[in-house]
Amino acid sequence: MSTLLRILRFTRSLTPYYVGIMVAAAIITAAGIAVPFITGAATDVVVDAVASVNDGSGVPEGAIRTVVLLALALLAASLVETFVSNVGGYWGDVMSARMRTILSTRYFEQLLALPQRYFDSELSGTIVARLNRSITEVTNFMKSFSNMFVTMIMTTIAVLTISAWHYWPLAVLLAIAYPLYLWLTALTSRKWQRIEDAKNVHVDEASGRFAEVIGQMRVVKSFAREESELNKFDGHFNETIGLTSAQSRHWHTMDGLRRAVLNVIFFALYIIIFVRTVTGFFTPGEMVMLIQLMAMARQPVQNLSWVVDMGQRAAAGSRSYFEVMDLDPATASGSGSFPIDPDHAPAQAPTAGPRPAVSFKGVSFGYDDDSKVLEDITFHAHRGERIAFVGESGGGKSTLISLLLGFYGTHNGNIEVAGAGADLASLRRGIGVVFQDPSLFSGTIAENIAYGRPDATRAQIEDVAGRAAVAEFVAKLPDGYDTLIGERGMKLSGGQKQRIAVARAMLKDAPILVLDEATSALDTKSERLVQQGLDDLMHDRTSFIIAHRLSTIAEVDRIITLKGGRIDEVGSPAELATSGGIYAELLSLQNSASKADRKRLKRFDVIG
Ligand SMILES: Nc1ncnc2c1ncn2[C@@H]1O[C@H](COP(=O)(O)OP(=O)(O)OP(=O)(O)O)[C@@H](O)[C@H]1O
Repeated sequence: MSTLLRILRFTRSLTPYYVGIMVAAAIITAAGIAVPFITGAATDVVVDAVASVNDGSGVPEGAIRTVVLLALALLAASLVETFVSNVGGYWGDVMSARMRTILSTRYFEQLLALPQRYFDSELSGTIVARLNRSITEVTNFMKSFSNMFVTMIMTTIAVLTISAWHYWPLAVLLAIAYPLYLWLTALTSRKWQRIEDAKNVHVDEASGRFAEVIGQMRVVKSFAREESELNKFDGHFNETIGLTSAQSRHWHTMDGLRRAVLNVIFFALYIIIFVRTVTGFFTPGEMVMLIQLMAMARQPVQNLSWVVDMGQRAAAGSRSYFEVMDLDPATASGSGSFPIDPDHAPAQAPTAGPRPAVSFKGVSFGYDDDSKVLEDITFHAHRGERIAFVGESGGGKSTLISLLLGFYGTHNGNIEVAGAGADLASLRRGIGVVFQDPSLFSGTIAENIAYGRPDATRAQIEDVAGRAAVAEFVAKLPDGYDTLIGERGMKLSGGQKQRIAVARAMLKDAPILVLDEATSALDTKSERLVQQGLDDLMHDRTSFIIAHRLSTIAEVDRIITLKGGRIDEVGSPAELATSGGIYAELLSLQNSASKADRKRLKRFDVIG
């Protein structure tokens, strides 16, 4: 319940809608309560008239006029109910659409603020499924709740007051029925909720896997894993059948019990009304009115279980919603420090000579607390310098780049990036990256190239496309730069995607450039073309390069080799070529035809 109240606080801007819907519900209740009074009054007039006609005195004067007026009153009550319930329904629809917008947007905003570490351990499909489920259940509940709740409360109060006025034992019995029913419903709730949570885990896991499989259909098909993926998916949903059956059995057993109790209470109420009418205490009209009131009293009690059912789902939904919303982006990223701008940092000892563009100072890092991927990394990159990292596959080269981009906090030491600004967003604005995986978006080629600079002109886009050898293949496409490339660029070859990723980094025009296997998917001819563009781009920019081609590495100013998570050597290609270290070894292996040597080269993701 408290999480639902949080939803109300969270969507405070919708208060006019809540109030409007409640006022509408109050009017609908009043119109509903008027009906038993009108029919009760009409019954008395009719009973008197029938008695008068039967004893030969004829139709009493004004009786017909009165019953016609009462019938018109019934019409008026129904028209008011029809009109106001539609207005309320309209407000409810708009309110729930607005609520969905607020909740979804805030959720997305929160996800965008969460650190990489959060996404490392969550399946994207699970995140989407959780968002959909929780928001649908919360909005559905809020819509029905605002419509139902006021009606229920008002009807209950009205029925209690009216029955107490006519005969207090009726009110006492009703006053027992409500809390008893609520208590029995609450008894059901805890177990129901536990099972619902367990079901959601299965649905979320199945949806997570589902999204992954759809996104990587080629892999699934090529490994002929359709059946096992289907079985896994089916397995999760089958689990929910068993859980639903237990949940539903529990719910319906308890519901049967609740209703049986309610039936006994209403039996007592009807007995009282009938006997009191027969003994002349109530007129027939009062009896009709009271029976209708009792029927009206019964509905809120029964609706209570429906409200509780929906409320439980919504409570579960809002809990998983707030589980994500309550994550503090700063603490969710784990302990550790992120790159800082020395100009924004607290006073430091002056450095001799020009300030480096990027400094790693004693940096250690591991993805979890007990294993280190990088240890005591210290180096300084000067403005305009090209630095290549060389090391075994899995040796931590990409991790180093992730630390530079502030995706993870370092465990020890710190990273300084001159001109990085005061926050991570401005740090990242200053770094152009081409990742190992080009990671494009659905949309057009032009939109993808301009992803980092949406205001770029077509001429600017075409300029970088020319330099990154994108123009070459775009010329052959009927829609040119407006060609839609499918989800994650599915309709393009690996090399074409990579060239677009290079163009995207070029257009960003950032002072620091990171190339993480930027040309690994290109054939030699395309690589040569793109490399020319990259050489231009690296001119005057501090560049970090992870390359698989030794000829590319040979062009850099300095090479840093990594071994066992530590820096092994630092030097120019010429220096390291003769130092006897990793780079020298790779150079000597590149021309070897032996299988063992090729294998060793492969461990470094290097080709000659
Ligand atoms: N998000 C992650 N969560 C946990 N461990 C990770 C994560 N990313 C990488 N690792 C681990 O960290 C280590 C270093 O990986 P990294 O990607 O930095 O290596 P690399 O030198 O770039 O390798 P390659 O040349 O194959 O790309 C590996 O052991 C890898 O399994």
